[in-house]
Amino acid sequence: MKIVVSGGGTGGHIYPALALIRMIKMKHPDTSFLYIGTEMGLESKLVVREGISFKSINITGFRRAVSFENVKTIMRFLKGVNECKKMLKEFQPDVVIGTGGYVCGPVVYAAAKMGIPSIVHEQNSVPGLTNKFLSKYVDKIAVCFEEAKAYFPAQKTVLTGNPRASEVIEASGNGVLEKYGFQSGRKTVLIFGGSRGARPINDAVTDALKDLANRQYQVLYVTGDVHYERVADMLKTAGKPDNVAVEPFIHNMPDVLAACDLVVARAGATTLAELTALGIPSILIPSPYVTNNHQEKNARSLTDRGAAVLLPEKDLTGQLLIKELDAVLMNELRLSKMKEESKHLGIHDAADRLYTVMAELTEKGGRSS
Ligand SMILES: CC(=O)N[C@H]1[C@@H](OP(=O)(O)OP(=O)(O)OC[C@H]2O[C@@H](n3ccc(=O)[nH]c3=O)[C@H](O)[C@@H]2O)O[C@H](CO)[C@@H](O)[C@@H]1O
Repeated sequence: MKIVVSGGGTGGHIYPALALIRMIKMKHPDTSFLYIGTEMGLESKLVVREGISFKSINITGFRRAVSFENVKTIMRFLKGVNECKKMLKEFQPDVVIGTGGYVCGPVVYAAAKMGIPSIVHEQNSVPGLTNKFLSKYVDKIAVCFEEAKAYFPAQKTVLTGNPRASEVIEASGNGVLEKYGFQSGRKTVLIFGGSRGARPINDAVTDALKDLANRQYQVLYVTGDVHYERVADMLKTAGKPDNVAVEPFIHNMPDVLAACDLVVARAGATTLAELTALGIPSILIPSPYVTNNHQEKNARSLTDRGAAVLLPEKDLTGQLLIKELDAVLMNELRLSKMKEESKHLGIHDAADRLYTVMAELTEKGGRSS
């Protein structure tokens, strides 16, 4: 099979695409891929790193407020559709899948208009603008939360889960912690703010550093690439406790996650799919800056079931963070209950389910009834 994949901007849209590609390459080695993204998005780094054939188009996202920029975006969209049609004509894919982010707009729209079977994969509980637009044209919409079904036409929507879940369950945490100078057997918490880091989380952690020094647990703290220098400078003067390791970005996140007892994070959908696949308890600080406050809705699907604790950003301070960390990590019973609830929510065979949707579509030659 020949597959075009598109998804971009942030890790939350790219890692599910990469996980799907890796799984298909392993189980169906005769499949070939073309990934279409933008040069500006994280995908130009992450996809090329994987040795996947990558082409780019120039496209920007819509602004919700009325703006002249939106006129330019429409022009770029139309130009992008033409460029994509050429790429698709040349590559001749059997199916095209978009995993979110505005780059998918022209790619998946062009495919649908050319009669090539097309799918969008929506990771969030509330869909983004691009996927809502594309849902009118595609053959199938794959979702990760039951709640998301309500936003799409029922006859073409299917619950598959997030392929990243299938990938992380294969991971092994063996020997990972030692690389950060940590002791195995000691409780470990991972703190990160989504794929790009989050300044309010960084501020709270740096504020808490001094008090973290006398805790029984160890902390792997990921700042996000763009915030690293500022944090590292601060640490030069303030000092860093021995039980805390600081990194700009983690490239082997599945292995790291598998070694951790608790995660503090934003509530991006792909992060949540990873946590529930591995059954990891979490303290979630949803970003209030996202469309329709969708991260809080993502988070609620875990906190309502006792798999996670919600910590609103407006309340976040170093002191409160430590208080919540202590409350979970120092209570074995609570930790194991959260673990159990988290595991219940994971969809482990997401990548297979998504592949089945693709295979069925190509067998049918496209249009679903
Ligand atoms: C600000 C914004 O619009 N965020 C959106 C974006 O978030 P974002 O890109 O942060 O997405 P997620 O939290 O869903 O996923 C982050 C991904 O990056 C990985 N990771 C993170 C840090 C690191 O050092 N290494 C690493 O590999 C995580 O393991 C995960 O696979 O896409 C998500 C999925 O559509 C949405 O739910 C989020 O609301």
